[in-house]
Amino acid sequence: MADQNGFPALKNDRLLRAARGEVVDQVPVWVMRQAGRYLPEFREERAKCDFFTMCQTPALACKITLQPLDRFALDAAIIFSDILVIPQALGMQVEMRPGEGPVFPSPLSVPDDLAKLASPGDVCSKLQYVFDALTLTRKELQGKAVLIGFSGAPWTIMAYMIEGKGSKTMSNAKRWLYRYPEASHKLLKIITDATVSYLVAQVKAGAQVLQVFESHAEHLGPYLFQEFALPYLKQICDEVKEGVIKLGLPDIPMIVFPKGGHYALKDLAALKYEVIGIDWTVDPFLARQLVGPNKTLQGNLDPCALYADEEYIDKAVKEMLSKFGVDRYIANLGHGMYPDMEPQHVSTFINAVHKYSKT
Ligand SMILES: Cc1c2[nH]c(c1CCC(=O)O)Cc1[nH]c(c(CCC(=O)O)c1C)Cc1[nH]c(c(CCC(=O)O)c1C)Cc1[nH]c(c(C)c1CCC(=O)O)C2
Repeated sequence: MADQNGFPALKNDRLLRAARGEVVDQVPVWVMRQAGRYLPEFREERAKCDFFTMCQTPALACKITLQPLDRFALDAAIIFSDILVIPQALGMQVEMRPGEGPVFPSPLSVPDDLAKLASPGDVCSKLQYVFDALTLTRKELQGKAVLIGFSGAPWTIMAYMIEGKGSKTMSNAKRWLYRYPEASHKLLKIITDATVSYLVAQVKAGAQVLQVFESHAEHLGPYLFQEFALPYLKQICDEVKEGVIKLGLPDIPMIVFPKGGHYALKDLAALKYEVIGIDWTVDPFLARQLVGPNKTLQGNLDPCALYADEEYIDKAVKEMLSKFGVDRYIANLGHGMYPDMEPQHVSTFINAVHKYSKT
């Protein structure tokens, strides 16, 4: 049986239900970086191929997206790609160096560099491979789990475009905020406009949920966040929802994940994102108090808890569920997994969520 868009009918809508605040039979669970180097079957593919070539090859991106679903009872798949495909589509070169992570050989250095960027209106024509991967994966999933599309949030993407690689302090990117506030807003607007059309096109291609990663929220603090992050996160949510409706597609849940952004939870709760992801440094009771009863929370086991033995993981999940409760909750880690983690421990995590949350 196919749905009205020709995709296989959804047999597991737990995550959609939880996002909308509806009753679920079990708490839905997925894991950030669930497709990645901790899986030997991923490493086997990665050994043969450059990271971005993998992203750009829909059949391969689909295969990798589905690898963790073959092993674990996950309630969602997240499309195999990267947040840095947006800077690439804006004309910047990005390399993924093993052991080092992403590197931009020529990062933005001064406001005049903005003139070198492509128009945000052109990004979707360069990202057809992501849309093709989503459409193929949605079909191959056979409705077993929902398919999550994603993007980086504008500040997080801006930080990479200026730093050119990971940074402990983000001082180059923050220098722009203090020294070139106008150019910073110009850049954030370019990224926002590109991201809005990119996310709408992801929904058109088959994404059933969208997550926006504000992975570098911790560097901003409440004042910079108010000025340089919140307005753009709002614009993305408002305009993506509007764009999806304009295309005659059903409204889909959106998740915002402000890593290190505990100070922003109350402000984020005023936006239209249905789900707010929290990292492991935030107490679930405090998060609930800050976001109120009408948002779904996602998170937040310390990823490093997966280094513990299985008995500990089982207990930690039980405790986590007792704090979040089973309503308006999606279980996850508080950030992505690391390459040296054991697949068996991911299985323990996922099974414990389902075991302790059966209603
Ligand atoms: C900041 C960020 C990036 N990319 C992403 C974020 C936001 C999430 C977060 O905060 O971690 C998002 C991302 N990156 C990747 C996914 C795929 C889906 C999934 O989560 O399973 C997703 C959702 C694959 C990936 N992205 C990357 C890998 C490993 C690359 C490799 O194989 O060499 C994978 C599987 C590389 C990457 N990509 C990025 C970094 C900093 C790195 C290096 C760090 C690392 O190696 O884990 C940028």
